[in-house]
Amino acid sequence: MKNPLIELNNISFQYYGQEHKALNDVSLTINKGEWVALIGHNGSGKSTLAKTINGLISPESGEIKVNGELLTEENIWDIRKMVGMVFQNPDNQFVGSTVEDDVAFGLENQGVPRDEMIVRVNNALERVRMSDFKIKEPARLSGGQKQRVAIAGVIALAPDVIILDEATSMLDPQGRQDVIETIRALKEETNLTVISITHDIDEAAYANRVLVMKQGEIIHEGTPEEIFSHGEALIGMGLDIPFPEKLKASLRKKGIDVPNEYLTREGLVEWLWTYGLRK
Ligand SMILES: Nc1ncnc2c1ncn2[C@@H]1O[C@H](COP(=O)(O)OP(=O)(O)OP(=O)(O)O)[C@@H](O)[C@H]1O
Repeated sequence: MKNPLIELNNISFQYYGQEHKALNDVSLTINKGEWVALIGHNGSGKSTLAKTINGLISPESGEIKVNGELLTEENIWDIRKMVGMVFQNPDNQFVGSTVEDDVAFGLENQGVPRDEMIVRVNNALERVRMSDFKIKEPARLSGGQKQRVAIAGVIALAPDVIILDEATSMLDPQGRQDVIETIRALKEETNLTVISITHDIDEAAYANRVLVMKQGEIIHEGTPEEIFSHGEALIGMGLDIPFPEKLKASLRKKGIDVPNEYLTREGLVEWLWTYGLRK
């Protein structure tokens, strides 16, 4: 059943001194528990869209509702509590001298009592599998570990939605995989709503729905399979071509009759396994 968590109605926004609108009449509904990937070239408006959702940017026209509440100047701080954001550079997100201090920071700001704070910090660190690093200095962690701590800091505040703004783009493949896996597990356990802004096809593949932005507008929308089946056109959408699609193109060139629909890595392996049997 549909249960809207975020509703954007006809949002437009133009940065001061810019020729074009960063957002041009964007309307969008995201349901509770949904994972939405936002893709598109640099400058297409993805970050601006994310910033309107948590009130960092106030649109010139249109309305934003989070959990049924219209975002206004009066309730902006309450809305911000519902929307957690994790940014690209893990090094710019640390304020505490130890991992646990860092995760506690937002809770301290909200005046959460000490006993409850300890429980919430411990739970959050456990969820991202960083409990063993509680008293470590954040600077000594790997990029992926740092982002998992940043995620712990966000989920300790119990938001309804987490926005990952290219949160895996500076990480090595293992770090990326760890962060994505952490989010996937969190979503399964807590029915978190996830918005991930990404150029990474593997990250986008986890989404229930992929939105493609171009020049401040949402120009395509579909399941990952539907969007990824665009093949070469994906590059124009700001994504790399997925490995299975590249392999399919090479097989096709060799005269092998590969399926047209999008196949995940596992799907393609399965298809290749059984190819010989079908011949
Ligand atoms: N602070 C700013 N001041 C002026 N113009 C801005 C500012 N931030 C973004 N823009 C412009 O607004 C448009 C949308 O930018 P936005 O950062 O939302 O895109 P994006 O899709 O998130 O790109 P990226 O992947 O590079 O972050 C671009 O034309 C950009 O140059």
